[in-house]
Amino acid sequence: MAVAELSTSCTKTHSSQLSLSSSSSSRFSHHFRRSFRPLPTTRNPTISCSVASDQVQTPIPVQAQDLKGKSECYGVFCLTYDLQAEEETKSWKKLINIAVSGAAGMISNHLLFKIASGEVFGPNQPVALKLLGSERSIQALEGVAMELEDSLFPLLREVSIGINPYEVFQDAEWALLIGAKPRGPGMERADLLDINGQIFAEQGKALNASASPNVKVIVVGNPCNTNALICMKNAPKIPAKNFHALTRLDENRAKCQLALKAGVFYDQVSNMTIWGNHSTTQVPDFLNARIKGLPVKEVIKDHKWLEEEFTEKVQKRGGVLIKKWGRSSAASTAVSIVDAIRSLITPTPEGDWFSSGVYTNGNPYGIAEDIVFSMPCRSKGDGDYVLVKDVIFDDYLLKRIKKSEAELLAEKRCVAHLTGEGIGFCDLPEDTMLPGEM
Ligand SMILES: NC(=O)C1=CN([C@@H]2O[C@H](COP(=O)(O)OP(=O)(O)OC[C@H]3O[C@@H](n4cnc5c(N)ncnc54)[C@H](OP(=O)(O)O)[C@@H]3O)[C@@H](O)[C@H]2O)C=CC1
Ligand SMILES: O=C([O-])CC(=O)C(=O)O
Repeated sequence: MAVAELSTSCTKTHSSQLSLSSSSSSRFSHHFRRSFRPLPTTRNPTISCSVASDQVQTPIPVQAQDLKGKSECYGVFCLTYDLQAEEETKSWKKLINIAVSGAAGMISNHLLFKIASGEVFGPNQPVALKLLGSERSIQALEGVAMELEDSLFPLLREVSIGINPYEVFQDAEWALLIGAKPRGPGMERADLLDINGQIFAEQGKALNASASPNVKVIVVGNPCNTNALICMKNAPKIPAKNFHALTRLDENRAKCQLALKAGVFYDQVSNMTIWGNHSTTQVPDFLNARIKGLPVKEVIKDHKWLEEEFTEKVQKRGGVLIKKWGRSSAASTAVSIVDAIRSLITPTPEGDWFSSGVYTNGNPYGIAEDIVFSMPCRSKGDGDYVLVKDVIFDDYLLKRIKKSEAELLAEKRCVAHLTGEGIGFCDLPEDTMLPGEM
């Protein structure tokens, strides 16, 4: 249903007089109304509308200067109105709140439109997008919100934008943390860990204070494993299991390379684990992966290629792409975020698994505890996961896993000041790269 098709009558009230609660999801489930967030200041009157006449009231759009520390509904998403009769009969689920940081960045520019279209959470799942930007990006964020308005997505029921994570993360059930400072020329990995770590410490605190207690958090901004650890440590109320570092792009890249070498379409490659850090120490596991249900080593006999070329290709794929494109992977990263979410909300196919950077406590592989490490996971589709037990190791795999583990342990020591575990001390084994760096 296009918003413009509605005939609407509106009344203006001041936000202090509104009886609507800030929990839009409960409102939504009761009334099947287009929901809205009341403007939290009395500067602008809030407009509430219901379908009654042929008048349409123009909502007051949020202006950049209004957004100091506030998260506010944007433009048409400030309207509320009754759904048309045929919409009310739809079996839509309860609205879910999805917070996205770095929302004006390149990855988000692909991701937000996929979420709003229903491609991620399904055709019966209305969504509210809560977009986090900064003073630097607020104009661009308004541009993003305008494009979302103009897309007329029926499932997109709310959009709010803001620069204060405590406001933006309010009641979030998913937090997709994409915003981070890119590593510039001459910048040490240690500096990046500190600068971005501070962003994720702050966002962890904000999630702890404001988000839904069972919020699922996917950290994309690099260095994503250690950022996820920092975020988790600053959010003690949220279960540690709910934090993920995105390694799904690496899994997808590895599947593509194996398919290419074996001469099969990539849907024939399964059981692909990425172990470890989203860096050039990551380990794409060709020992446990399968092609057409067979062990990779039975299909690809060139084991030297697997150990040397394949592994390095996956580890450095992002960097090769940057050289071609002049910027890092954005569309394929957005696709992999969609894959990562869908893997948690749909049951994993029998016998298969997916990779995610998750908290190591209690892992069955002997990997050091208290880090975020990419490992093989399965889900029942309830947002949760279990680690896969039946994987095998050989000396090659173990040696590589140890290297990535050592790197993550060193990164953890480096950010001790951000996890509440003392003074940060950086003795990184070598200045390893993000996949996008060469
Ligand atoms: N895990 C993975 O597989 C992958 C991870 N990445 C990582 O995702 C992140 C985002 O990538 P992408 O969307 O392409 O990047 P962009 O540069 O397009 O956007 C990044 C956003 O980060 C925010 N940001 C936060 N702090 C700073 C800062 N100090 N300086 C500059 N920008 C800052 C900016 O938004 P604002 O001003 O609103 O805060 C900016 O819009 C990067 O860290 C990248 O390395 C990329 C590809 C794959
Ligand atoms: O280094 C980057 O920003 C890009 C990245 O993570 C990747 O391509 O895997």
